[in-house]
Amino acid sequence: MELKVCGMRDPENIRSLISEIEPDWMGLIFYSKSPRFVHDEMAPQILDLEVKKVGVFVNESLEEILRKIKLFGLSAVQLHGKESAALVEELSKKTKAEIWKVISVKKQIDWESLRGFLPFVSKFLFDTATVEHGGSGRKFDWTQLERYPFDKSFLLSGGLDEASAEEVFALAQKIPQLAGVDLNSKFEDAPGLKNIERLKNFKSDLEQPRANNQ
Ligand SMILES: O=C(O)c1ccccc1N[C@@H]1O[C@H](COP(=O)(O)O)[C@@H](O)[C@H]1O
Repeated sequence: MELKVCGMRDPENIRSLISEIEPDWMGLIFYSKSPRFVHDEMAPQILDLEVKKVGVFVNESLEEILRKIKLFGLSAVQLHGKESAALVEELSKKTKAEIWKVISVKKQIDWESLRGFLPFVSKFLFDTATVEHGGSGRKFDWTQLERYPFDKSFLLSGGLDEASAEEVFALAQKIPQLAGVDLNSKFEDAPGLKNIERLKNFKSDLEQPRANNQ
């Protein structure tokens, strides 16, 4: 399974994450109201890191997303607001970066509302709908994902914690499109500062859930 660790911004913590966890993706939050917001001034320290970077945006303009892709060397963008399929289509014509559309889950997922994004996105990412847009630490009802009707792969997000690995593993046996997980606030000692030991535990539980629980 793919592992994304999001909300990184402390240089030493980033170094530890890359060397000790080797995540597939590292997320940078470009939403100014977030306590994990990454300023442009950090770009020189982040640009050449040996990890694929995902920029997280909330209702941002096309121009600003394209500017950040270049400035931070982003391999993917995660659109975490109410971005339209038209904006996503336009963006897909102007960048080679992967585009991930976040589906914020309230109660019942309206699967048809995802269809317009399908030609333009590499993945969907499911998160819990909240006023903060993301980083809430809250889970939604994951059993809904068992009715996911598309071939497109997706990531699971929203309040995953150390205890979630076994449940995620079981879900992935039922849903082949579940490509990975996104870890954030439940692995923090402070906003933007990840606890590397807790991440290690999760990673090893995800890789060998049964062996660890015997
Ligand atoms: O982390 C944030 O502060 C944030 C702010 C605005 C949009 C997205 C944000 N983070 C994303 O939220 C989800 C879930 O995080 P959590 O596990 O519930 O803390 C994750 O995809 C982050 O990329």
